[in-house]
Amino acid sequence: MKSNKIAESFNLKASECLAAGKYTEALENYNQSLRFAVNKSQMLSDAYAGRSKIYYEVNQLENCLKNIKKSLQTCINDEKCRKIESLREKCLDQINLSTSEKKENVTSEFFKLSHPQHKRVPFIAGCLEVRENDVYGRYIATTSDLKPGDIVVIEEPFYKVLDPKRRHTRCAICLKQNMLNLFPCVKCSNAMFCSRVCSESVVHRYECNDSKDDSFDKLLLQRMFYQAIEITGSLEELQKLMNRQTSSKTILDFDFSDPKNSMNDKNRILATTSLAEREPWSAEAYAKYESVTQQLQIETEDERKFLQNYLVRCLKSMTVNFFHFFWSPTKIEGQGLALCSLAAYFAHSCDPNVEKIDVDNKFVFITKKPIKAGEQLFMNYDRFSFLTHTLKDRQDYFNKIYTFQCACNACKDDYPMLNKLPRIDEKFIEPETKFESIAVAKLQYQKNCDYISANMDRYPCYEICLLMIQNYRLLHAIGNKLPF
Ligand SMILES: C[S@@+](CC[C@H](N)C(=O)[O-])C[C@H]1O[C@@H](n2cnc3c(N)ncnc32)[C@H](O)[C@@H]1O
Repeated sequence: MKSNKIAESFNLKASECLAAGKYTEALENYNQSLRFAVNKSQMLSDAYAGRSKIYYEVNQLENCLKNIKKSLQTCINDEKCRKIESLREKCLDQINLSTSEKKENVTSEFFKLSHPQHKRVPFIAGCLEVRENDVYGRYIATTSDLKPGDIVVIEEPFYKVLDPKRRHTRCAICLKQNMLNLFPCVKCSNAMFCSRVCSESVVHRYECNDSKDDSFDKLLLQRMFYQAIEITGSLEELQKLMNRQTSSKTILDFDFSDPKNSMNDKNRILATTSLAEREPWSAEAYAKYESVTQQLQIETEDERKFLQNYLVRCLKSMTVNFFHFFWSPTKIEGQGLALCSLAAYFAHSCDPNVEKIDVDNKFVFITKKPIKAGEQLFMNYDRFSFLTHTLKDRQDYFNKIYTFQCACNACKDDYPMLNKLPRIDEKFIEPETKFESIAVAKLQYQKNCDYISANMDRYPCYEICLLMIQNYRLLHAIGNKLPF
């Protein structure tokens, strides 16, 4: 529910943070304030004014002007209006003076596919294939040799929702960070948007409410359903689309090479509905579908049945295929929940050869070790690796949650945890943990990859595992750097 009282308390915190030079915290609090401020109120104007001050401090002058404009739209206090206008003057003066070069866009320069893209699915390397066997079901393999540090998949999950606790930090629709530009939904306090397109999405019209008790996974189920309705146009059209699919197809069976093809989104729906399914973990989970679809008018018994089957299918698929977003390497809890069409085919290993790094609203899959042509690619599910969990804990977990007996090398040979691993290199120097710039961090990352390649015949060993841990942190730092 919108509340200027709540907005004001965030505004006060934000001003303190701004005064102390804590810009990220100030920004989070101004965004919280925007989220709760009553539409067209002075409070809304104050929050935009606060954000414009941060922009001014970090020399993002165009964004400063955008926030000033928003602030003036609802400002009714003369004194405050004068202050904002004076900031605008200062900002315009700076723009006239400024000749600073544009900064390198570190993230998009660095996170690019390392191999020619797939002919039909441009966000993955062309050397990847989905294969199938009795042990893993469908899985991902490579037809070319890969080296540590190769980027093989950059997938924006098709369905994704934000942890309700992070609503002031990212766009509710696309999950892009864009924190300095977020603006609130005018009706509810549950969503902020990064662009007009996202704010006008049909999905949000169904989701727009001030409900506080929705669980994270229910939100994803709801998104899976309403996004499919938005794409097809109606329940009837969704039903027709589902009836059109004759056999189960993976994403690689469709052609996404033309980004303007109007079938792309419909094909993504079809590709995600053919993912593996499992019973949800609790019987109560089924009760969720009843409230998920309550916004929709059901006309016939046939529609009701279709709806029920469709949601049960979504729930079963979500149960086994969902991923969390982790924008920080140290956070224990996921900050977003998502379903992918391709990445869902990665099998688990407690000693994986691929790392998942979350960069803005995409999952980037990067090889950690050399992988030979013909070999399978493995990621790590739910952060259960041999470095952090005992063999028994891992086996119990995967038996219970995914019903498979993990047979990776670390499980077969019971690899020791990090500090008990053999050491191979007396001259090894523990890697630095602080970096003065992204450029230096990138150099360290490359050095680590070279060391891993050169010493892989001695794996598993302490040195390589330590460098892999450092690489994970470095990739996060490079990928998720805040603008200041
Ligand atoms: C996210 S899905 C992966 C794709 C799935 N194999 C398919 O055919 O669609 C997870 C499921 O894959 C299988 N799987 C993943 N890793 C495995 C492993 N290490 N050993 C055995 N089965 C595994 C299990 O059936 C698990 O529930």
